[in-house]
Amino acid sequence: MAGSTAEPGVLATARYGKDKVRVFRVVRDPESKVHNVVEYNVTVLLEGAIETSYTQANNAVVVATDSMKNITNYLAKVSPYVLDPARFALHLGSHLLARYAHVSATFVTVEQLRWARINDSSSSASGPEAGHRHAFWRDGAEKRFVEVEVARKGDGGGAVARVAGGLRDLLVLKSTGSAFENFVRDEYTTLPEVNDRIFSTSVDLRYTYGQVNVELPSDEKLLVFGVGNLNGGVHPWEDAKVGVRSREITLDVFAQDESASVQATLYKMAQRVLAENAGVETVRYVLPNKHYIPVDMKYIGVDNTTPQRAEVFTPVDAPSGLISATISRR
Ligand SMILES: O=c1[nH]c(=O)c2[nH]c(=O)[nH]c2[nH]1
Repeated sequence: MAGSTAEPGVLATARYGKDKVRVFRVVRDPESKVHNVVEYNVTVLLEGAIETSYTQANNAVVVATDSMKNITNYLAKVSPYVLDPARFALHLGSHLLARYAHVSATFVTVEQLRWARINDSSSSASGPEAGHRHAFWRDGAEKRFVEVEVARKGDGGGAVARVAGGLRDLLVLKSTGSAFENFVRDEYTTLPEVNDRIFSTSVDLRYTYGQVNVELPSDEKLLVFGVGNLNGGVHPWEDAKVGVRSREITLDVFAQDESASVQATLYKMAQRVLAENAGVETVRYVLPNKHYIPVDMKYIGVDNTTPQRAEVFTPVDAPSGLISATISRR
């Protein structure tokens, strides 16, 4: 329902929900005594027939954001998919659609923090099996994320989901193998050309898949649902594999590339993510160029600025370059 025609504006879009729902879940295997844990920051947003909550103060159409937080915790308790962020996000998004008829689309982001197993010094196993059964350490500030958009189909049967995944805050640095030369030189240029420099960035990667059909949960506790009829995209169930592969590719290209610029290295990373992940449609990187400036020691007769002699650097928080691009499959 539109607002009063006496008002100068109309509600063009509306979406609301809960941000930063922090959830930790432990899954215990009673036989092996092995625990699996996940820690998620969840964002859950809704769209639908909610206009009057804005235009007429009608809260009868409002599922409280507090209830959305409760549903997130409830599904973290009962969902069989909780250990997999993509499945969990799809379950949460489709659960809300199934439960609330006036909701037309849900937007769920699950950001996963890194808990890795501590090695178990009392175990004779080696490799991944050597991990402690219930002790973990925070393996860096990097986060993996999954974004799921589930939209009800017009014909009343089921929904369609779009899935995107990625990682952020993956901090990397290389101490050579990076140059920056032949850029525009004019009256504003003070930056010297260098054939050797430090390259450091905090990787923000997001990739998208094709659309999938979703059967909405139908049993009384809304626990079981299906995803099928893939339209040629990566099955969201594969997200973990794509996540691992794209992280490995990012690190490998970063390390191996003789970088001419952040832009050129970014492009190579994205091409390889597309080449090695058949169902990925688009790849976006956002790469801040975290500058390390050689300290000028000429005042004391020491050369620390010609690239091969630069050994002491000042890490600079701000400003940083900010290089981004989206590469779509041809
Ligand atoms: O790789 C780079 N790209 C730039 O666009 C740029 N600009 C700059 O000052 N240094 C760099 N480095």
